[in-house]
Amino acid sequence: MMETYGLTKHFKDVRAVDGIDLNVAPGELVALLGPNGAGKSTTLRMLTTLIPPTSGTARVAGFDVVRQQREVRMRIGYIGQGNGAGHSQRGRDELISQGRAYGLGVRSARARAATLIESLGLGEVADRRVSSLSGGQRRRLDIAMGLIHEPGLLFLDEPSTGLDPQNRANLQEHILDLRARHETTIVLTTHYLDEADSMAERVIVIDHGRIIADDTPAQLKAEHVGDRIILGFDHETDAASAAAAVARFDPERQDTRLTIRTQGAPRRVPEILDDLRTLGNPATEVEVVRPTLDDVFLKLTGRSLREGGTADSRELVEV
Ligand SMILES: Nc1ncnc2c1ncn2[C@@H]1O[C@H](COP(=O)(O)OP(=O)(O)OP(=O)(O)O)[C@@H](O)[C@H]1O
Repeated sequence: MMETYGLTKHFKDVRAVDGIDLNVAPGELVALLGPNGAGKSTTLRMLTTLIPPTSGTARVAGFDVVRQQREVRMRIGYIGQGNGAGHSQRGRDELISQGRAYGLGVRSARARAATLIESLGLGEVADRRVSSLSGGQRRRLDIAMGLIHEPGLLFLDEPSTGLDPQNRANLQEHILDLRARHETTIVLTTHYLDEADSMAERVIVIDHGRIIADDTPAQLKAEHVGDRIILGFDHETDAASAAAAVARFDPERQDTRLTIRTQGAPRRVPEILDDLRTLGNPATEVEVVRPTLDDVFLKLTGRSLREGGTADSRELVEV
């Protein structure tokens, strides 16, 4: 569906995108995840023919983004960071005009608009002026605009930035639903870790214009970080003898706590607790800490991607 070789964009002395090799197969939902200024939008803008690369090549939907811009544009949808839809028009009319601009006849533009209004849950607001829509509704209208010509490939630049959590969840649901119904290939950028984690089966982590990781969220977490089991004891001496009992897991001890790094922690916990009980050193607390994509980013770059909020998904169990 799309391949790039050494895709690069320099703005004077800024290397915004620095040699990206990327291959996206039909039907994939790929999230480009990275901090502000990582080069995500610039990558998307090159792939959608809005700006030319400084060097390297990209073929999108089978066409070259520099030499065959028109062919690329007819086959993709692009929803940038700003709101594309005008304000004084009604949503439905905006959609129909957009369809006409892509060469659809009046009847097919109307029919296509009606289908998208339904699939994006815009039925109740489509005949209102765009200026009266909420942020989430407007964003969904933007997505409908990007899909009016039935592109096989949709690029979404930070689709949910600026939305409240409820609207964000709602938009994510609509995107997943569209994809399930139309098998659209989707490439989106985000700096929300949870969004990349829950929506995409493939996450590409970008930093300083380069790809630093590319895999499923689960594989990225397992490969780069792994789980931790934290065991709590009443006394330091208990923790010390427990450390000897579970030495095969190579635990780290800090005061009354032991930390075991392992894969598949929830499956290991019963065995470890049994061992400790049998040896007369039962733990009084156990915590399983599963990694997040932020932990992956931190491990790979030494910096955090997080913008407040908790990163760990923890399960605390009294035993
Ligand atoms: N038109 C431009 N002129 C000069 N520098 C630019 C231009 N566009 C982007 N940059 C720079 O290129 C780098 C990458 O920017 P880009 O917008 O691609 O990052 P991003 O990952 O999309 O960030 P964000 O999450 O904030 O949207 C940044 O340092 C940015 O300041």
